[in-house]
Parts: sequence; C-alpha cells; structure tokens
Amino acid sequence: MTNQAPIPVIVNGAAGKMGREVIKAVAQAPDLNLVAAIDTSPEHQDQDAGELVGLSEPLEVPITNQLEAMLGYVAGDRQSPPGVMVDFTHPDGVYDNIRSAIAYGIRPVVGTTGLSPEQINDLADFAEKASTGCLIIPNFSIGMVLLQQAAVTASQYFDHVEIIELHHNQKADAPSGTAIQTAQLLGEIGKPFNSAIVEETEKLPGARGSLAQEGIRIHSVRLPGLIAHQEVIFGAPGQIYTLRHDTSDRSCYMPGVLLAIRKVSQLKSLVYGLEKIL
Ligand SMILES: NC(=O)C1=CN([C@@H]2O[C@H](COP(=O)(O)OP(=O)(O)OC[C@H]3O[C@@H](n4cnc5c(N)ncnc54)[C@H](OP(=O)(O)O)[C@@H]3O)[C@@H](O)[C@H]2O)C=CC1
Ligand SMILES: O=C(O)C1=N[C@H](C(=O)O)C[C@H](O)C1
Repeated sequence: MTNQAPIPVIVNGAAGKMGREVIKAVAQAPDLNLVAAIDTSPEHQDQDAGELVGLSEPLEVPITNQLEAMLGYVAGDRQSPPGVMVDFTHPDGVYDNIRSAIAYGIRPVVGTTGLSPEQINDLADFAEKASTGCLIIPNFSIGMVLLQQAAVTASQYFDHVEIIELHHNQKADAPSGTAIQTAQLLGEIGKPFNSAIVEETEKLPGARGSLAQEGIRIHSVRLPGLIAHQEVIFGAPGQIYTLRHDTSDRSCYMPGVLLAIRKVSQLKSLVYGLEKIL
C-alpha cells in the first residue's frame, strides 16, 4: 500500500442488501474513503450511513438521493485519486447511473444485473470514447468464478447441459446475471448443446426454462429463504456431473468488490466479469 490519498467511493443503492455490505467493507478499508451514499428509498434520506449499517460510530455521510450532485462534488476534488461509484441498485436505473458516472469521469463498479446486451455494448462505446474504466461484474464471489471455469472445462466433454439458478424472491430480474454469463461462457466454446432426440411440447409455457446460447436452458427459482445459488448440470449416458455454488452470506461478495474498486482506475474501457481482473 502506498501513501496515496484514499480512493473516494460513492455507494449507490446504499440502503439495499448489497449497498449496506459495501458500506461496511469500504469503511474498514484504509485505502478507501466513503464520500457519498446514494439511495432513492425515501425512508432512509439523511440517515447517517454508519448508523444505517449498524457501525458503532457515525461515518458523517448522510444517505441522499442526489446522485448527480455527488458525482459533481467528487469529480471536482482534484487532490484525490479518481472517484469510483459502486452500483447495487435496480435493473431499471443502472444504465443511466453508469452513463452519468462516466460523464463525470467517475469510474463505475457495477454489480447490478439486468442490463441488456445492447445496453452493455452502448456503455462499452461510451466508456471507450471517454477513456474511462468501467467494471460490470455479474457475480463478485470467487466461488462462482471457479464454478464457471469448471463448467467451461466440463463443456468440452459433455454435449448436454442445463443451468438452474435459485434466488430470494425479492430479486427483480430473471434469469440471474450470473446464469446469463455462465451460458455465455459455455456458448463461447462454439458447439451446440442439447440436441433434441424427441419433439418436445411444453404443456405449460416456460416449463423447459429460457433458451440461451447454443441450446443451453436456464431455469429460475424464486423463494423466500434462498439467497443466491446456481447449479450447472451436465448429462451423458450413464452419468450426471453437477456443479453447485451456494451463497450463505452476502459478505462473500466483498473481496471481489474491493478488488474491483482498486482496479477500475487502471482501466480505460469497460470490462465485463470478475475473472478478467483476478
Ligand atoms: N454482482 C453481484 O455479485 C451481485 C449483484 N446483485 C445485484 O445487485 C442489485 C441490488 O441487489 P440488492 O442489494 O439485493 O437489492 P436491494 O433491493 O436490497 O437494494 C437496492 C437498493 O437500491 C435502491 N435503488 C433502486 N433504484 C435506485 C436508483 N436508481 N438509484 C439509487 N438507489 C436505487 C433501492 O431502493 P428501493 O428499495 O426504495 O427501491 C434499494 O435500497 C440487483 O440487481 C442484484 O441482482 C446482488 C448481489 C450480488
Ligand atoms: O439478486 C441477487 O441476489 C444476485 N444477483 C446477481 C445475479 O443476478 O446473478 C448475483 C448473485 O446471484 C446474487
């Protein structure tokens, strides 16, 4: 660690399940400085971020819904390294949040899922033109990176695979960003999966899940009691190979989030996926 001034961090979605974890993680990191905590939720406006997450001392950072003002404030601080906006908000708002941050020269670290491929391409163009780093990471846990790597290896030997993702029932988007990325990674192998041996009829629409790349199917389960889980199931005559990742606590995402905050300012364009910065 150098004597450089700490990296200014804006947490967007501060009052949410992930935002609260990020506030705690950033507050404990000596090389990071929480400078703003943004959330549109009316019930938490003006509440101190430290109090919100249960720290013993206030952080002297009030929750506000004024994202643009905070981006401008951080961008105007020439004494500090470039600012970073960590976004765990909602699929409906995340595209605009990222555009705004890049426009102010603030580097986005984005965990929010639900961006369309067109939106990601557009943001990549925008970040490239602005020469500004931007990280979009569908899953910040190391376990999921390892599962995806194992799945890519297995996909070279198995021709049949389906993905099941299981999440808490407050999740807005389906399928999960992680499942979409997993299917993309398997699709990059460049071979078709799951060639049909019978003509299938769905007696209830959606019974066979959604169809992603190269014939890969994704099934989404939403239940209270779940956090975030994914199975990738490979099948071949006489054998089943199952890879599974379970999240039991959202703290599992924090090492990846902190790594992304520290790395994003070294980038000049948009990078998608935690595996690219490990
Ligand atoms: N990449 C990863 O590793 C992970 C990604 N995620 C993703 O992160 C996102 C957030 O998840 P989670 O924390 O569970 O969700 P929550 O609903 O718990 O938190 C989101 C928070 O953001 C607020 N919010 C919504 N829209 C905006 C906006 N435009 N600007 C500022 N604040 C906003 C919400 O307020 P209100 O409730 O009033 O709407 C809420 O307080 C989801 O897309 C989820 O899939 C989650 C876990 C890990
Ligand atoms: O909403 C969640 O909780 C999660 N969302 C991400 C996704 O959509 O993949 C990451 C993780 O699965 C938790």
